[in-house]
Amino acid sequence: MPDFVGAVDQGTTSTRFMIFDHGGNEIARHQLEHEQILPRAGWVEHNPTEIWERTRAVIETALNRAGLVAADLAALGITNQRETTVVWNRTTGRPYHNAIVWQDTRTDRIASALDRDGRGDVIRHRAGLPPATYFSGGKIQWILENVDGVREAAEAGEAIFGNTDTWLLWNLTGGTDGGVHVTDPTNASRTMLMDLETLDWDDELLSFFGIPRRMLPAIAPSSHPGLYGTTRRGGPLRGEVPLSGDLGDQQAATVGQVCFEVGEAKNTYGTGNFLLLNTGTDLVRSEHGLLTTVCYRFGEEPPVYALEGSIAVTGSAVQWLRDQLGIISGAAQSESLARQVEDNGGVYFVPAFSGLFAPYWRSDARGAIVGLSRFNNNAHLARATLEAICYQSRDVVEAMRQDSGVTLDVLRVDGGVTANDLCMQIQADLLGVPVSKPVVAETTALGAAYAAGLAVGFWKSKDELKQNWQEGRRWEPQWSEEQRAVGYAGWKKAVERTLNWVDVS
Ligand SMILES: Nc1ncnc2c1ncn2[C@@H]1O[C@H](COP(=O)(O)OP(=O)(O)O)[C@@H](O)[C@H]1O
Ligand SMILES: O=P(O)(O)OC[C@H](O)CO
Repeated sequence: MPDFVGAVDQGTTSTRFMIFDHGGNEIARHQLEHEQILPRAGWVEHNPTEIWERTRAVIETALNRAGLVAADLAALGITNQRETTVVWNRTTGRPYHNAIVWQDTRTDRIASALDRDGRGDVIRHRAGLPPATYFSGGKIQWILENVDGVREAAEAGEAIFGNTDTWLLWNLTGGTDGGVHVTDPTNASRTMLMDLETLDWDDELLSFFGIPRRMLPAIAPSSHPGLYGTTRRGGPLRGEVPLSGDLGDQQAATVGQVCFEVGEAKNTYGTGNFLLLNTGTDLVRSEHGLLTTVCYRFGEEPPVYALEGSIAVTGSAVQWLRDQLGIISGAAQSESLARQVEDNGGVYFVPAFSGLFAPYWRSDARGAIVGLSRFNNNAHLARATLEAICYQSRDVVEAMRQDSGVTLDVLRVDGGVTANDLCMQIQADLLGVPVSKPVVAETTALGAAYAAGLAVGFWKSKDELKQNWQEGRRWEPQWSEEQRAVGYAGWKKAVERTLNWVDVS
């Protein structure tokens, strides 16, 4: 058995390739950003061809850096930004349109129409999702309706859909020369098209969006030795490696954080935030604005489900301070600027740039900075931005407690924003529970590697994976109950001010 496992993490802002050893330690990595294409207000696109080229490049560079070749890898896992929608031609390999990214709100009318005639409730029940611009179904419908020739090609089985996992798997396994068209249930559970109980595409849900079934990939278990094919000799690995794991990135992080027991949860702080609570083989339907989603399905074992609180804008609010306002020159500076003040000075920032996701699901919301007085400055805004990341997470934790009865005794965290020490301290303060970060904080790639490695026997069991998890850092709450209550009441008031801002009817 080779000594290493590789994982591609195709994220919203970048694509990385990482190589891990048996202890889950990082051996090598390379990462490249891709262009964020913003053609109009609310639209966010990526170029799928650029993403495939970046994927090739990061694999080649990381292998070269480590002095490794395909034969050194026991397996390869894929993990990806979820929901982001690619439609391409299976004969030419060319995309019909740029990928429509999960944050894109162009489908707001498609989404709001679903709730006017009862279809929304069917989607809620069967797919576990509230109708929203976030998910793939409406994005596929938009491409079918707005790009010439796609509908006919889709009906003829020529135009095919995938999230970026499927797009990369197809390319890695040969593309137009026999590429496999496949996804896993974690990704499929983000489309509004899959029945959570059967783990199959659902004809009634497909009819809501006018999507031909022939467009859709096969759904294989997230960890499986054979169903995802093998990399091609002519590809970036220059050899054959079993592709044996596929997980949406937030589910991969849950696996990387070894949240295998019911009631275990992790919160990932990246472009957005995604808190997932393992609910086991039980399907828990949320009554408080969370999603029900597939957490993972390993081999022929029954699927494990999760409740998820998805927040659209967290780390990207820090990017906004840098790129749009220019008040910081790098993300890390948000911390030193925020440290210049003791507190938020009365300022709350609700970054509802894509409407509000969990637990509100309000596409009519837009961002607001409230509570300003002449006393306030850039440092208060930086502090309010970090607090917004943490208050949004608190909203989700509250909803999770109401839905599941689970009260967290610790919150496991990962993702780019967790480099911000102040932000993590604020999170512990606002929640009143300790926040804990593992030594290997690249949990997304690690989770995909775990899924791939388990499938081929590189790791023998989930218990073996649990041995690899070690705490690297912990933040203890320091605020009093009263400070917490007053601060949170202010946040709730600020959220109210963002609602009913744009007309989506
Ligand atoms: N020190 C920091 N403080 C605050 N935010 C940070 C810091 N470092 C990175 N970020 C934010 O983290 C995000 C990137 O995290 P990452 O986990 O790589 O995201 P993704 O997987 O969504 O691409 C960016 O939005 C960036 O603004
Ligand atoms: O690529 P990330 O880390 O921003 O994650 C994006 C999520 O999968 C969107 O649902």
